[in-house]
Amino acid sequence: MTHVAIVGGGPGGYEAALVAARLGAKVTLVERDGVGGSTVLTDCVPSKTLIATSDLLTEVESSAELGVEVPSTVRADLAAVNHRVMRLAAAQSEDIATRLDASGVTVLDGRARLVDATSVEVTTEEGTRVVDADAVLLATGAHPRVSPDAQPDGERILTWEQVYALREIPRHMIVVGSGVTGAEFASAYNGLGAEVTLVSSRDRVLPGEDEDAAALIEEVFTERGMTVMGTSRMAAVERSGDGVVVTLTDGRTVEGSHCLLALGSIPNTQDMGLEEAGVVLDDGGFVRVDRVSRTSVPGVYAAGDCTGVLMLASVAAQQGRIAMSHLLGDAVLPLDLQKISSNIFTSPEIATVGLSQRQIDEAEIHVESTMLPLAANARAKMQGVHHGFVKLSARAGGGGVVGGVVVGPRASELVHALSLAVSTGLTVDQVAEAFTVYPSLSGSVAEAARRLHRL
Ligand SMILES: Cc1cc2nc3c(=O)[nH]c(=O)nc-3n(C[C@H](O)[C@H](O)[C@H](O)COP(=O)(O)OP(=O)(O)OC[C@H]3O[C@@H](n4cnc5c(N)ncnc54)[C@H](O)[C@@H]3O)c2cc1C
Ligand SMILES: NC(=O)c1ccc[n+]([C@@H]2O[C@H](COP(=O)([O-])OP(=O)(O)OC[C@H]3O[C@@H](n4cnc5c(N)ncnc54)[C@H](O)[C@@H]3O)[C@@H](O)[C@H]2O)c1
Repeated sequence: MTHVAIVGGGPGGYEAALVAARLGAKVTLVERDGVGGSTVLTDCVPSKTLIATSDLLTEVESSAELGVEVPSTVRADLAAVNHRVMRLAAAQSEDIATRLDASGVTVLDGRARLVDATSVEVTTEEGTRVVDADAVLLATGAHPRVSPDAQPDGERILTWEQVYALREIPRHMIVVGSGVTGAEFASAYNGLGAEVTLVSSRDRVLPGEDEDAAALIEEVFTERGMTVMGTSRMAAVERSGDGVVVTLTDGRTVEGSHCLLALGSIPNTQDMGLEEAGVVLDDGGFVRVDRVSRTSVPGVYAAGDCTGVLMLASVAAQQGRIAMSHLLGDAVLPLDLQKISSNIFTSPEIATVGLSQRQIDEAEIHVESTMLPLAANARAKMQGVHHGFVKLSARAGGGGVVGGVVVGPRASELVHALSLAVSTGLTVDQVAEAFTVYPSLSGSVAEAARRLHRL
């Protein structure tokens, strides 16, 4: 029986463990903080739970337009919200532990180091021992980047892992970094009623994302009272009395009650014996992998954020599953980054699938695109939805759908139709012909497809 040792219990690790066990392998998974990993304990699950409350408040605030009288005292009790956040995260971790246990996976609570291609050294409370295996999967994730001049103290200067200790809505939250993490938290605290300043080092928020979506969300942020500071790079963050002062590289300062650092992530690949064992890392410290998750050392695989391929829980899980299928001789489809869907949980949400405009331009393929504002959609009008659009890209001449962007409420759900189209190669006509409910926001997906119909 093949024995696989997995380091890290996030989606990259635990999904791989479940697949490997199903395929008949003996599996030992080593996790230092709790199964579910950062995804469940500090990143994805907690942030989306917080955002669920923020979204509800945002909806309530705009309900006057729909004829609802709302008392002026509707507010979130952040202590209760964060208690729920942590309870849900712990429950999710326990669910995963139960599934691993039921699948026969051995979970060791400890820290692992790679010794060589077939063994890992595990340090637990009981001591240190070596686990011998036939293959190893590294799924160690990443941790928040901080700066020497902006040290988190867990009270006022915070990483995204520390915000759930807050008991009261911050008076003025300064979010530094306008990538996906920064934009999501800025949107969440704005919805929860905090004054929010978003410090963006680039000339626009969400620099890596669809330009039209980023422009729209910046407009919404500003409309909702957020201060968005473009081309503003943080140099230092300091405590000052009951608050914080953020100093920018051009000397300007911003004062607030709290500061959230959303400066990106650093892979957990240091002090793990990787380079000594011959595992090649790139300049950023990420493990180099191919499309079936192999590293430079035969028998050593890697999945998830430690590879830096695309930092998404869904991608981590897929890389982990692919690694185990490859190792254990099951059919393998290499990772296809051209079909991935993802969602930014701002209000409104931004969901994307398939090729981005930049990828289309770089690949020099002949693609036609159309963008349809949701404001013209009957259901959107009924629901008081003013911001959003559906963008569809397809091969020229009414060909296969290659990409899409949906901005709107629950875009994460709406985008699935486009994801099916991209992954199965549906043409615009096939998308247009599928019935949609009237009235529905998904009607705009079909309408966008109709606009790309060619005789
Ligand atoms: C705020 C935030 C929100 C996010 N929201 C989303 C979202 O909505 N959707 C989405 O798809 N993605 C989201 N992401 C990205 C997602 O969280 C990551 O892509 C995902 O966590 C990667 O999973 P992983 O298995 O690679 O690593 P992780 O989930 O980080 O798990 C790695 C585990 O390895 C353990 N570990 C590390 N080193 C060792 C060692 N030496 N020994 C033992 N154990 C070790 C760590 O303790 C950790 O538990 C979000 C990220 C952030 C920061
Ligand atoms: N909903 C989701 O799926 C979700 C949510 C959060 C994160 N993620 C994933 O995690 C990954 C990382 O995203 P992220 O936003 O944490 O990191 P990021 O690296 O994408 O963004 C960090 C931003 O901080 C800026 N920055 C760095 N130093 C700065 C400074 N001194 N002053 C001002 N700005 C500064 C950078 O220019 C960058 O724009 C992404 O791949 C993302 O997709 C996904």
